Amino acid sequence: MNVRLVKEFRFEAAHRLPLVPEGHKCRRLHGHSFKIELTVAGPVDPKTGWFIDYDIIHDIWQPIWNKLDHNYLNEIPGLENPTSEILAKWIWDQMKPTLPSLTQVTVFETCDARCEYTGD
Ligand SMILES: Nc1nc2c(c(=O)[nH]1)N=C([C@H](O)[C@H](O)COP(=O)(O)OP(=O)(O)OP(=O)(O)O)CN2
Ligand SMILES: [Zn+2]
Repeated sequence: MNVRLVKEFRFEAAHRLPLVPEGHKCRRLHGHSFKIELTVAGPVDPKTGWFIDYDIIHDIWQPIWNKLDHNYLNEIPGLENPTSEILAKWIWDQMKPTLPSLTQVTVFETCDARCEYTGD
């Protein structure tokens, strides 16, 4: 039996998009309540009844949250142009080595706009 597990996290951060045209609203400094969904996939262990403990995802996410929460994303190396797309790949690159079962990173910048990244 194979499953996908999805764990949600939230953080608050400021950013601006320096590469959009002059006059674009996203060029100005502004903030979001970001929501992140981390998806892992794999087989259920019949002994435990789960694939992996959600806490494992939490523990691997925690140091990344420390870098992002209540920070100015543009000042973080690799996030100088912090679009949802670049942030999703940045999170993937930070987590994949220690969480090989990661299959998708979803970044919600607002409640109705999200970027889904699957490593391609
Ligand atoms: N493909 C992308 N488009 C946009 C990104 C992005 O990262 N990738 N980012 C932004 C801005 O950061 C903006 O703050 C959020 O965009 P938007 O969905 O326009 O937010 P609003 O809540 O202001 O949108 P309305 O639905 O018009 O109220 C823009 N685009
Ligand atoms: Zn924004």
